Amino acid sequence: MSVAVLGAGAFGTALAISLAGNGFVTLWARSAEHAIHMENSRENSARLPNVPLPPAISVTSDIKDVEAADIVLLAVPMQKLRAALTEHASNLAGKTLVVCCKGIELTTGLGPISVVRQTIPNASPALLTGPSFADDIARGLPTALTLACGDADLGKVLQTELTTANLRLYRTTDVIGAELGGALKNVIAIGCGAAIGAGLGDSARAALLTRGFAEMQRFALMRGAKTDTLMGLSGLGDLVLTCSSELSRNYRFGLCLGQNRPFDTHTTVEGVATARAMAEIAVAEGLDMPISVTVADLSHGAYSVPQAIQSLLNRPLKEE
Ligand SMILES: NC(=O)C1=CN([C@@H]2O[C@H](COP(=O)(O)OP(=O)(O)OC[C@H]3O[C@@H](n4cnc5c(N)ncnc54)[C@H](O)[C@@H]3O)[C@@H](O)[C@H]2O)C=CC1
Ligand SMILES: O=C(CO)COP(=O)(O)O
Repeated sequence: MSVAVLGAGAFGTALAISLAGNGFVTLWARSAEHAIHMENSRENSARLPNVPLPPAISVTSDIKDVEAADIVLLAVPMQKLRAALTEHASNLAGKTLVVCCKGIELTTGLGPISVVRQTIPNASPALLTGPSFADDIARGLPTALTLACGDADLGKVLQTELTTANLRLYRTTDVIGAELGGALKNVIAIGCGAAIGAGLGDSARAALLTRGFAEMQRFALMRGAKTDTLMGLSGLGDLVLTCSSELSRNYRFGLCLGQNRPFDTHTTVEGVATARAMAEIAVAEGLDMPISVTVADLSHGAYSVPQAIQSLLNRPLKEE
């Protein structure tokens, strides 16, 4: 089956590089200038420098080239997904659409699969998520991800089509669990980065990660996720990676908050909008999510780091 990747940022380019080991891949960039530059230089110098694009990748800005593919991977930021799908709805109608973004839509509280269902109702949606940095995938380092698809048969097909020499896919039909694990871990990673940035130490990070995971489970189970999914690659696996590596943009954003330093506003940091969406839902549903709500306040400047620490430490004592 033919594959196209819509979105030529860090992750889209890395996935295209990995998939090129299986056969021809179309990589679509919305900017014609960017596409021509990548096609000629055989590199995405803006987002994934120093990794050559294999000959099996064709870079284009013509959406008709994406229309020709059977499977389209959507590698755009969560808050841009609806706009991208709406703009290209007629080209993507009826296709198998594998969403690769992690987050909750701020304006609706929906995850990426629901956004696909609303914008292109006759598409077959799936989700690719889990612990992986674009740079690691692009360099061919071993990686394991979750392929979530509500249609079990289609999930098996996609697992086979999208597994590559170094990228091993596990499948699940628990789309909600996979979506929420990937979305919520970014919020906790911001909190862990802030703790390390403020000099609170590794013990504080372990506490935030563990209690943050409890919040992730509380939120996801309320929305119908399965515990096993949260304990797997797309939940705990990605949480551990993102809370412990400076390769993570969410973690680095948190580090800057903790150190009171500015952060590049053009960098994709999914956890900021997701924290806000999650905090709003938690309040509406009466869920106790103190770390996530604190991260939302911290990320938007409503709290300073010392205030955030005090508010978490002063909470009433309770059972674990
Ligand atoms: N970079 C990484 O290591 C990983 C990223 N992801 C997820 O992948 C998603 C994308 O992240 P990155 O590629 O890293 O971000 P990025 O910032 O490197 O690239 C985003 C790309 O989306 C494009 N884009 C934005 N709005 C668009 C629109 N309306 N239509 C078409 N294209 C549009 C931008 O031009 C850019 O090329 C995020 O949800 C992220 O959480 C998941 C796993 C790893
Ligand atoms: O999702 C990721 C790792 O699995 C990438 O994390 P960042 O978006 O924080 O860079």
